[in-house]
Amino acid sequence: MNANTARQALRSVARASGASTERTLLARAPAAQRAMSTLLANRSSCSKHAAAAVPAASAAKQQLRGYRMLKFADTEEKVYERSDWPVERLQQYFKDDTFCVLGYGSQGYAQSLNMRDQGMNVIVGVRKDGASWKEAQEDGFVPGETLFPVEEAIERGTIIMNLLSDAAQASTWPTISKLIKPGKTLYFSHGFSVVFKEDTNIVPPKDVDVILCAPKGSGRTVRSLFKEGKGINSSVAVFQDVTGKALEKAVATGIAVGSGYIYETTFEKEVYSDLYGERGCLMGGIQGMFKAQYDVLRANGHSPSEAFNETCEEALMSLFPLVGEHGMDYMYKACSTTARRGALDWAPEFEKACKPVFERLYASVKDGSETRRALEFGNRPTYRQDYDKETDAIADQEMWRVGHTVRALRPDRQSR
Ligand SMILES: NC(=O)C1=CN([C@@H]2O[C@H](COP(=O)(O)OP(=O)(O)OC[C@H]3O[C@@H](n4cnc5c(N)ncnc54)[C@H](OP(=O)(O)O)[C@@H]3O)[C@@H](O)[C@H]2O)C=CC1
Ligand SMILES: CC(=O)[C@](C)(O)C(=O)O
Ligand SMILES: [Mg+2]
Ligand SMILES: [Mg+2]
Repeated sequence: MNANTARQALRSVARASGASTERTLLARAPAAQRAMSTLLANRSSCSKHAAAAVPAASAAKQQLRGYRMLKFADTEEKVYERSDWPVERLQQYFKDDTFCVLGYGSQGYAQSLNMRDQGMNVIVGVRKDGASWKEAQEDGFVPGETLFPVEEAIERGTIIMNLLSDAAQASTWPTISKLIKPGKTLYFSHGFSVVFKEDTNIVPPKDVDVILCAPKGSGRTVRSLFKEGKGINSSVAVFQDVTGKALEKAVATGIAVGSGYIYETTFEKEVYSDLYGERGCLMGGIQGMFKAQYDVLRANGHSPSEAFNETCEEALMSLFPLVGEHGMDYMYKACSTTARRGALDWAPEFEKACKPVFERLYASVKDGSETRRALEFGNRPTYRQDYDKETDAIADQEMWRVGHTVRALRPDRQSR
């Protein structure tokens, strides 16, 4: 089957099954899974051709070592790439393993489906009365075959992927820890649970490998990038290596869950940077900055359309994608000389204003305050409703209500 035939097979399975979304389709149809495996196999062999320019001897050495040393600005770092792990190699490597994915939130959903599409043995473990049970079932996990209550799933799995919420990882640990028997591997996508052990009480059994692969993006994009034939960037780390194979297993699992390239870290560095980044530029910081800019425009008599376009829409649809594709300097050069002058002058002002906030934030991550807050909040019986209340309040802000209208006016979404 070549890549085109595979694509056609995917489409015809979609038509035949009447599936409304590819998510449902891929989950339900074994033929589609085979087609996806073929697509991926073809993609890997294409990237091998692309790598043919590398001298044969050094390519062979890289393949043997399984990583490449690359300069990131002036610092050399190891990178692991998907092209070293074609889907056949993954299938061979994990032929005797059963991935037990605990939790079916954003990451559980993405990682389990990406692995299943590549032919891995995947089962899901979630509580029976929760929303996740239903969602996993809708995606084709079958109770008693590939979907189990948490404890039973652990007993059946060899690689135990703890993708419950961080708070639930702590509250369920007393029950599940004794099920993590020798020979199994314990996997996380966050350093949180083991690094902040004073707060979580999670101390893994001494006789199992403990590894991490942390996708650097939302589970939604872990899934969508994989389906587009791209991959999320991820980090890997080893907390405990009893087999001598822990790092290799972490990398292979990282590729299996949908990573494109992987860098190395430690559990500690992962959790510090992750908690810091999401509270800063990735989520909290950008939300605060958008809001401040919008509010000042509105206070000075600008219309909602103007305030939203000059703050969010232009950033997200025009300028930030240029930064993402080609870097900050490119975005500057793509804007007027007038814009360049002002932005170059004001950037240091913003840096100066933000730096102390970032320093305070990093300290609050490192001393465990952020962890304790997440645990306290996440363990409330009403955590879902409580979060919804706060995110609904954001949706209710004028700025984001305006955003709703502006997005609907994008030409590809206009209704008439
Ligand atoms: N979200 C993301 O994109 C990223 C997350 N991570 C990490 O991945 C891990 C999983 O995060 P994420 O996918 O966001 O999941 P969530 O934090 O959204 O947690 C969802 C899962 O936890 C389960 N859960 C919650 N409370 C309990 C409980 N008391 N007992 C049993 N199960 C419970 C839910 O089941 P139910 O439906 O039954 O309530 C659900 O399956 C975390 O370590 C996170 O830090 C890493 C990178 C990115
Ligand atoms: C998506 C991600 O990587 C985050 C923001 O760190 C998270 O959801 O925890
Ligand atoms: Mg993150
Ligand atoms: Mg995070």
